[in-house]
Amino acid sequence: MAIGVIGAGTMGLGVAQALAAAGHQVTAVDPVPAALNSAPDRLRAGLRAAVLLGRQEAATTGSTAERIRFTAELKDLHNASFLIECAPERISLKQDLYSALDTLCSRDTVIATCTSAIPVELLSIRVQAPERILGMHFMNPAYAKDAVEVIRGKDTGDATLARAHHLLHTMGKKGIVVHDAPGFVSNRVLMATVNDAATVVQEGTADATAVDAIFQDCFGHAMGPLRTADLIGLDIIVDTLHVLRELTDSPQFTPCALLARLVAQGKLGRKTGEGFHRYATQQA
Ligand SMILES: NC(=O)c1ccc[n+]([C@@H]2O[C@H](COP(=O)([O-])OP(=O)(O)OC[C@H]3O[C@@H](n4cnc5c(N)ncnc54)[C@H](O)[C@@H]3O)[C@@H](O)[C@H]2O)c1
Repeated sequence: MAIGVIGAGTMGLGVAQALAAAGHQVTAVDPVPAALNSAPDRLRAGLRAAVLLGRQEAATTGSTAERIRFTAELKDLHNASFLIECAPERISLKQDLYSALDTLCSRDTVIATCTSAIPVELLSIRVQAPERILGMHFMNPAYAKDAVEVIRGKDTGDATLARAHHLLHTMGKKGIVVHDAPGFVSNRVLMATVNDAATVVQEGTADATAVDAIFQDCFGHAMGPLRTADLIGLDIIVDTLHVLRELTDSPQFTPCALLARLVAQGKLGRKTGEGFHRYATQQA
């Protein structure tokens, strides 16, 4: 199957890697030169991580990398049968992209958005055949997660949903289907928690280490909310909170001052080596 991935950042690259590891040929598009130029190095780091995590045999990483072609040109996706969109979390940017894809691709092409919080319907209104649009909310790192939140928009067709499930099956992943809403299930709940956890640190009730320890050691979660936020990227957290604030009008989604300050200081989490916590090396 010819698969296109749009945006070769944290998510796009992880999704491309997971697809290629499953044997698919992938064309990954990124119009930003710095992102495009760094993509092969970041892919190699992701493949090393997949081997370390026991998700892939070292001997297969070369052939996985060879299945991914990087390009700056959206038009190179014209004959893809399935697209996974991992562009920045900005409503207007994604809507413009869907208008362009509608002109470029055939009406049979399934387009899945990896958005964190934007309802599928806000994107599918930009295309002529909205039954082929759905959400496939992979989590980071995409190659290491067993399940994907699948969002069925009000116009998403049964055939589209079946094609998405089939693709996930080829990748060894399970789809969990939910209905369309701002933030769906995952980020409606997680973003409010992260914002509250950051507010607790801001107010001096506990530091980030103690907050995460409460969730890990008392509740038994695999990772606390602030370490999770560092893994997602604090810039992505703030973008997602803005989307949720705009679409729900709920003040609980107004990013707290500490989150905004860390982003302004370039402390974006693991990808920059520091966020709520410090990391020994920058991780892909
Ligand atoms: N980071 C996470 O943990 C996570 C998890 C699930 C979903 N998401 C969602 O996935 C999407 C991508 O997030 P990310 O973390 O990979 O962000 P990112 O900033 O790492 O990557 C976005 C990429 O899109 C590229 N880009 C910029 N303008 C573009 C355009 N017009 N068309 C195509 N690409 C463009 C950028 O150069 C960048 O490489 C967002 O919608 C985000 O909310 C993120």
